[in-house]
Amino acid sequence: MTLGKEIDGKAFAAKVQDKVAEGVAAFTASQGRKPGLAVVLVGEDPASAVYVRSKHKMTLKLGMESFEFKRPANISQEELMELVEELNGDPRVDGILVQLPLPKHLDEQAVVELINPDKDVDGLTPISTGRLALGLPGLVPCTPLGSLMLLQDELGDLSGKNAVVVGRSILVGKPMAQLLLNANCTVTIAHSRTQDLAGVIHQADIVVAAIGRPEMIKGAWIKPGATVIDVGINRVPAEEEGKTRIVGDVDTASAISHVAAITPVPGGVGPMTIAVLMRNTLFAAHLRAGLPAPLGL
Ligand SMILES: Nc1nc(=O)c2c([nH]1)NC[C@@H]1CN(c3ccc(C(=O)N[C@@H](CCC(=O)O)C(=O)O)cc3)C=[N+]21
Ligand SMILES: [Mg+2]
Repeated sequence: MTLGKEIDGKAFAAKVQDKVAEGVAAFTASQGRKPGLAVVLVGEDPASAVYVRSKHKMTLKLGMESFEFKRPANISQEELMELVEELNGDPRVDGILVQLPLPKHLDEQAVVELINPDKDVDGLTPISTGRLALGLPGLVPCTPLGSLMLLQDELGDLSGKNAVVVGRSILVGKPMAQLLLNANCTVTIAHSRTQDLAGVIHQADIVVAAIGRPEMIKGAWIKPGATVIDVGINRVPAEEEGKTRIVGDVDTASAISHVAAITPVPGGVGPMTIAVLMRNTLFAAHLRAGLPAPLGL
């Protein structure tokens, strides 16, 4: 029995970060100001607070400005919309990220649609999703773009490969499918209503798992030699009483002997998400300054 390799997302993310830091230094030297990222966090979800903290630290580490806006869970729609409009007009802010999900009483779509598309580092506005669907350049959601970068690093040209994306969320599944299609894959989007999910997955040279169900995809479903990107971040109880650990959407223990390569959780796609957010902020800064996109990113 041969074992597939684990893709080191942390190491690849570190390379991306180094290139972003170089680009940030060049931008700052030529423009006399640093690129800036604004992150809006509504409510007290501890996992969200951890992600926002690591984004903040990475932004500063790469030489950019970080602006954090923490607001109570009971903020009104009007107050949140006012904050986004303020950030749209703030010349120090190149990128705006509103951490999702928002509390239930808020209209997420209305907030996202208000973000200036030139500052849309999450790639979620209708302009960004439209550009992606048209195959035009633009800001692309961080997790799918990071996943694509890992796949291209691992496999080179993706042309003609069968790719199955499991999950159809706005943040991951749909944009991931668009990116793979733009890279000339034959793309299937599977989801909770898909019949014979195991059979569909078994056709795939590339599997992207983004369903949010702990260890649901089993090794026997995977075509031998496939490359698997596990986007899942699921918190489950750990052996030790009262502690939790995170697992992906793929049952790695059974998958590892079927795959050519697979991203681990943690240490796979997660670090790439943050690295691409940094990249997107640098891109947005160039866009707003009327500069061409930085090379090599
Ligand atoms: N508007 C918006 N954009 C997002 O991109 C967004 C969001 N909302 N809401 C929440 C999800 C989740 N997300 C992660 C980012 C980094 C890690 C990450 O760094 N994970 C590490 C550590 C995980 C851990 O130990 O908890 C890893 O996988 O190795 C995970 C998840 C961004 N999201
Ligand atoms: Mg789904």
